[in-house]
Amino acid sequence: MTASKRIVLSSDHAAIELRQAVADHIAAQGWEIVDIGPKTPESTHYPIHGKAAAQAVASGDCHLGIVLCGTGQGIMMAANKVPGIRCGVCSDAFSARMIRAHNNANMLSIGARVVGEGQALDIVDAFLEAEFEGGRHATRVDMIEAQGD
Ligand SMILES: O=C[C@H](O)[C@H](O)[C@H](O)COP(=O)(O)O
Repeated sequence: MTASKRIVLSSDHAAIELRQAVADHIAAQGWEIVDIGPKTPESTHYPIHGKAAAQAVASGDCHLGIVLCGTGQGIMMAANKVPGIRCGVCSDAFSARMIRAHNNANMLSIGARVVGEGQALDIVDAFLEAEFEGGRHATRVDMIEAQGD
């Protein structure tokens, strides 16, 4: 298994079931899943889980990350505080494809209280199948990174 097929997953309590569905779906595609929990549905705090998943990507341990919470917004905000992380919330497949193709996103966030399972899996597929286009988009992503954290 190459490093490029390794993906970290995390969520808060609001997205435990959808996170499992995502894990099953992408494991079947050959991805190595690093699921860092939480495993039980007790109320927890999304900043903890967003930061932990983002650190797994930023460190190079995982090539990509997918995080989930109720709206996808809070855990995305936490992930984006980690230097080197570009995480976007998506509720549609077009946006999920574009955050990789144009923004070179290395993390995807999904709201389990926003989209159903079928839509979420379409979003995940679009994100994973897309490739960064580089060129003018690389110039712009470099500008984001140059802004610092
Ligand atoms: O952005 C935050 C997420 O949507 C959380 O999943 C949400 O705020 C959790 O709410 P509650 O504690 O009411 O389940």
